Amino acid sequence: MQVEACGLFLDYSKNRINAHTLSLLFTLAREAKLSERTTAMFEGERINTTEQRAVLHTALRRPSGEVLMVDGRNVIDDITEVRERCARFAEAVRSGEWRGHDGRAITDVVNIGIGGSDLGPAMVCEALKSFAHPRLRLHFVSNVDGIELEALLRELDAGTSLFIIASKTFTTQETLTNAQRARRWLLKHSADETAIARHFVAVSTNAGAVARFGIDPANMFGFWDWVGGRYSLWSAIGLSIVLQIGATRFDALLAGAHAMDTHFRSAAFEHNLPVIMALIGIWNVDFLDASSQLIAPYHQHLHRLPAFLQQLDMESNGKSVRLDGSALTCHSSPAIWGELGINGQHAYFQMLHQGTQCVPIDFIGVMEGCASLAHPRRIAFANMVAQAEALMCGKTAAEVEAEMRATGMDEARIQALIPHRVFAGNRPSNMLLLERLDPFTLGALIALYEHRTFVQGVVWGVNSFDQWGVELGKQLAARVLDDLLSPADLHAHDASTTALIARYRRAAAQ
Ligand SMILES: O=P(O)(O)OC[C@H]1O[C@H](O)[C@H](O)[C@@H](O)[C@@H]1O
Repeated sequence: MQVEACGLFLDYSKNRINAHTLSLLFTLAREAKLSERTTAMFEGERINTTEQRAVLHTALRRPSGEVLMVDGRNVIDDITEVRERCARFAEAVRSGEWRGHDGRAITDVVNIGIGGSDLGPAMVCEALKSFAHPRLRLHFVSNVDGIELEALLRELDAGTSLFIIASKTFTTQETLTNAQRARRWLLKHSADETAIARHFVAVSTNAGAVARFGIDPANMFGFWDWVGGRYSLWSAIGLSIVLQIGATRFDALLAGAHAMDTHFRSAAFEHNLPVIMALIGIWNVDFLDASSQLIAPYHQHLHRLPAFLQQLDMESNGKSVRLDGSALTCHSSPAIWGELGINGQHAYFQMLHQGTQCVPIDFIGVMEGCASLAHPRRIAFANMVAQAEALMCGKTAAEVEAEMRATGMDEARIQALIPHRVFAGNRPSNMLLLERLDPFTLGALIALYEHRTFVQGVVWGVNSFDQWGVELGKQLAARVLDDLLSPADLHAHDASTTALIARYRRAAAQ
């Protein structure tokens, strides 16, 4: 139960499966027409049926020169053109040729975005920190409450700061509010409006809204409606990544993802990394009743990976109706959670070892650096492997009893403690090892999880590419905001909400 591809090695032997379980799961994938659905996605069919869109993040990592026709256009040419513009712009900033309004080179890049326009680039920039340009510091601002942005602006020099306003729709309240605030700050610290062109660029599919905001179309990098927000780091949304690691390394990130795409499309299910991980996930959720899935990376630079995977998986497959609108009769996306495994061990791993619920775990480690005896990464690696071993093997009452007896403990205390110190074991986990944390391998890792999510969506029969579930809260937020600002009730709300609005108004009036 091991499989290897694109610099990634997976040991899935610690799951509660055997060869028979696996063969039934592969049959399930065949019955769900996984191969046909995969071809439909890669070839640009409008598989996002509720939004009538193709789903082509995989096209973003195909080599230039290939042909993929969508609506009569070769989208690979469009992709290559934007990718080259991003590369030229990033090179100008990195070399110091692109200068701020007072003639100095850029030192700080601030990506203002949220959701897919934040999590992917932020996670990748963090993961590839070792490859960062020595002069450029990357910052990511998403929260609309102003605290994050104000604190950052106090540190920044307006003459050497570059803002990337990243928003697919360019209508997102949080992003536009922060962008306006940053714009006012820049104008306060510069001579006139012409400074905007030196310090603001936009990444969006909405050219009209970008122009209305006051960003020169020459400073806008576009993408297309067939790139979902949570799948967009490969597009111009990855501009902050190109700035940090340079275009050549960004190309390596794309190449790693493309290698995983090729593996996913060509390997038999029995040797297919995303297919195996997806089917084991379905086994855990729908047959072992696991309602969550822990992501436990053991490399410091992967600490944003769980947050990225939360959006990828939960926004994609957190659905309760199938493509045809009928109700799902099994569970779909589990809750994805986690942070650095080494920190989790000293916090919530207690529950994983002895709690009442089954929580499957993806342990993610990096081999490079572990080989040296003196290196502290060996300690992290040992802990990761040991946790997986402990979770699977557990510890019996007899072992616990013998251990306590050897310390000379009295019999009554031994008997009282046994049930508290027993580990049931049989707790499932995957062990995913990266040869090294470089752009290529990271690209493959992200694409692996994207396809894992896709396969699960196909088996559940849901549309993994819409996100209607985020709309209602946005609509109501606009109404609540109106009501907070007005002295009278403009809209009807339930009693609880009305009381909260009244409480806010009283506080604001003091
Ligand atoms: O890129 P934007 O249009 O600003 O959208 C940012 C994010 O907000 C939305 O609410 C969606 O749920 C996300 O999928 C999206 O990534």
